[in-house]
Amino acid sequence: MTISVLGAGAFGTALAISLARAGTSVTLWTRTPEHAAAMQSERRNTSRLPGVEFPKEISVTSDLETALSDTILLAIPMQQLRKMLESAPNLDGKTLVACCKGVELKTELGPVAVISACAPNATAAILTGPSFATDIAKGLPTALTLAVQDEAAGKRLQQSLTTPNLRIYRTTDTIGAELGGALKNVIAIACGTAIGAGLGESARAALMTRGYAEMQRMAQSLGAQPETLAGLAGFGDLALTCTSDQSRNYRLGLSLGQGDVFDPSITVEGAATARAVQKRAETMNIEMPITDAVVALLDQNMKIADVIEMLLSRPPKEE
Ligand SMILES: NC(=O)C1=CN([C@@H]2O[C@H](COP(=O)(O)OP(=O)(O)OC[C@H]3O[C@@H](n4cnc5c(N)ncnc54)[C@H](OP(=O)(O)O)[C@@H]3O)[C@@H](O)[C@H]2O)C=CC1
Ligand SMILES: O=C(CO)COP(=O)(O)O
Repeated sequence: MTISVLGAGAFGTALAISLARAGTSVTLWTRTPEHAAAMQSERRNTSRLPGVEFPKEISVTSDLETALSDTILLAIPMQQLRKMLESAPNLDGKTLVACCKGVELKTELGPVAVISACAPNATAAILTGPSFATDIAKGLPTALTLAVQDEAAGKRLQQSLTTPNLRIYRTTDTIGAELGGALKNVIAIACGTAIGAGLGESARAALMTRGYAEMQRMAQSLGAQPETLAGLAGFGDLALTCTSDQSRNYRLGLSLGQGDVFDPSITVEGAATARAVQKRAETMNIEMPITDAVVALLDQNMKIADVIEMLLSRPPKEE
């Protein structure tokens, strides 16, 4: 069996390496011929995931048509997903697995919904949960959630994607899985900001907990199962991303808290997602004060002191 990975960023490359080490033949697609040629000759991805050698089972290409097998992992940033799918040849009958985390700014849709809109005759899935690309590439133990509405398709895919180091749990709740991964990034920006601004570990714990309440509120209003949010896709990834400076979302928050400039070329899914989620929450009349605070800080509409005041002076309520 061959699996295609579209997007040779850190995550796509790490997944390709993990699958290839387990003996699966993998075609790794990148958009530029120069990058494909460099990876093919160096047998590593020096620009995005340096230091890890490709197993022989990986072949690299920049030709999208020849890159497509029946099972395709989409490992490109959320805001680029639609453009990528629209540029792809016929995707009918393929299984398309979103490996990105976010909500599309212009439509307020998650990755599974975007895949279904762009490729209605494909099977749409999402692979998400707590996992740093470098950990997967090193072969460290990792557990992820795979969500596919069709249970039989989910079982087949679970088997194909499981490796000795990558344990995959299955669900049919695609809405919960995609929202867990998207929303935790917003809370990670808030937690990074708190730590960067010197507000302390207690403030971070409060933001994680109340952030989780926000995640549950939005996800359940959109039809997600609370258990999915309590699993790897939600709580698990929240715990990882809000506590590790390996996370780019958390590091953006640290910069905001310290008043530093953050490199805009770094992929930080939570920034656009915070704005999309805020719009969605307003339409649905859902309270998301931490998300509002993150957007206000990103847009430089509020200072940190004002954000703290805004969060602490909300009317007292039951937990
Ligand atoms: N890194 C991690 O630890 C993890 C990442 N993820 C998720 O994976 C997704 C990708 O992140 P990650 O791999 O880290 O990002 P990177 O910044 O490492 O790489 C992004 C990749 O996307 C490609 N890309 C960007 N725009 C397009 C486009 N329009 N068409 C085709 N390819 C495009 C880039 O190509 P080019 O090099 O040519 O610019 C690059 O290969 C994100 O949603 C992230 O949340 C999930 C779990 C862990
Ligand atoms: O999603 C991730 C870990 O599960 C990666 O986090 P960042 O995108 O913040 O680096």
